[in-house]
Amino acid sequence: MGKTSKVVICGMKGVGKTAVLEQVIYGNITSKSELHSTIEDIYVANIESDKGTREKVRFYDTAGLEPLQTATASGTTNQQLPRHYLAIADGYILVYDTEKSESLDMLVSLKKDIDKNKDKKEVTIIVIGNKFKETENTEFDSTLSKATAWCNREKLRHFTASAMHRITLYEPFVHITSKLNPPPSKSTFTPLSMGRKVKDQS
Ligand SMILES: Nc1nc2c(ncn2[C@@H]2O[C@H](COP(=O)(O)OP(=O)(O)OP(=O)(O)O)[C@@H](O)[C@H]2O)c(=O)[nH]1
Repeated sequence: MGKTSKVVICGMKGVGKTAVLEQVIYGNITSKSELHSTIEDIYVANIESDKGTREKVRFYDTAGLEPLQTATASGTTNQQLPRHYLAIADGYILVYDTEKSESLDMLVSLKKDIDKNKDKKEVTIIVIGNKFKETENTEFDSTLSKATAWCNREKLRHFTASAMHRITLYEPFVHITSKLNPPPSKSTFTPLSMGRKVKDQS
């Protein structure tokens, strides 16, 4: 049996994490879909990598994080990714809403938390800007350009997508699947050839 990669999908509350996952896996999300806040859900999908191999990925849809001010005011505590995800994740999909700059700020601290806790483990992180509205909007533009600049600095792949358009989600999901399942590297081992012992003639 092949390996199953574990990918944690996280970000601020209500940015569309569940919609993104449901859409890419089942294609059943429309603008009329009413989704409830997630506590935790697990999805298992077979995704074709860019090398054409089918790879099994287990996605952990996490409870949305609350911005610090809201969390303090409401007395809730989920401002941090629960610790057990840090131990199991091979990869992360960080989602923000391109209309909400605070959802991007939350990813900045989330990424620091992941880096601090990943120990020596290699993890693949990608960022998806979920474009809630189709309309042009200056706040959206500035959040998006802040996000791409941050991703460049952090060497993270950034994707702009929409949970309402399944086709826009394929690229990020194929990308992370391919990164987590690189083709086996060619061996540098040179087979021993049968050699003849050359007698020293001198
Ligand atoms: N119009 C529009 N609505 C969206 C989009 N993405 C999500 N929604 C809606 O926004 C609401 C919240 O989406 P969810 O996918 O539940 O968000 P979430 O990040 O999983 O939320 P939590 O589990 O509370 O953290 C749902 O009613 C979705 O249908 C989008 O791209 N466009």
